[in-house]
Amino acid sequence: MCFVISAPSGAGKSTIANALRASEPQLQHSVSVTTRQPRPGEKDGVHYHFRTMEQFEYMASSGELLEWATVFGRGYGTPRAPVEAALEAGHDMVFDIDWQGHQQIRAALPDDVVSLFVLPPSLAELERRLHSRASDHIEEIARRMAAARDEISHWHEFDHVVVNKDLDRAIFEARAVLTSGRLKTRRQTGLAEFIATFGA
Ligand SMILES: Nc1ncnc2c1ncn2[C@@H]1O[C@H](COP(=O)(O)OP(=O)(O)OP(=O)(O)O)[C@@H](O)[C@H]1O
Ligand SMILES: Nc1nc2c(ncn2[C@@H]2O[C@H](COP(=O)(O)O)[C@@H](O)[C@H]2O)c(=O)[nH]1
Repeated sequence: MCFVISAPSGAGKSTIANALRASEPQLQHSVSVTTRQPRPGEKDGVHYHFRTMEQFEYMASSGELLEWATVFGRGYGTPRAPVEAALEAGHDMVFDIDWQGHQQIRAALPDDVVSLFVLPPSLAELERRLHSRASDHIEEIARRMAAARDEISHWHEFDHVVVNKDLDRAIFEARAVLTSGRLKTRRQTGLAEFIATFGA
């Protein structure tokens, strides 16, 4: 199953995705490719695969990316091979990507996606979080805030919506969505054999 979490930048999707991964290490995460510069402390291959625009465009045009999009003027995308390998091995994956990536993953893997859109409690709180994260310059924060309303306008494309006011509650709700996705009847492998033991 692909658990896709999207949100306007700063609403908390990475924090929520990381909390889910911390509580269950078998939940796999795909390291995205980006053309943006690393932030202090970010490592290539861990936080992102940092690539030039030429490298990114080659990956996109040669089909190496499952999805890709231009976000805040930079390229971001999900490498295809690790996702296909993880799904083939029966693992669930969590993606924290934008709404364009969600549309593309849903189109590519229509039976495998459960999606969640994370809203901030307000635009003022969104801006406060972007400043308090202290990872982007003022101009970059302004660019992200300018895009926030448009990003939020895609909320209805998602299976589930959570308002991230209290972080613990938002993580609890995101985990509930993940659990409910896993419990879908058609996703439970071996269920028919188990039912057969009842003679029903
Ligand atoms: N419920 C919350 N209350 C207060 N602060 C929060 C809450 N959730 C997340 N934060 C903080 O807000 C900041 C932005 O969170 P995060 O980086 O997870 O956002 P994001 O949606 O992944 O952003 P981006 O798309 O830019 O990666 C972080 O500093 C995080 O610790
Ligand atoms: N379509 C995709 N969007 C992605 C991916 N990885 C991240 N993102 C989006 O980029 C913004 C900014 O991320 P940041 O790390 O620079 O703060 C983030 O809000 C996501 O929406 C991806 O692989 N594909």
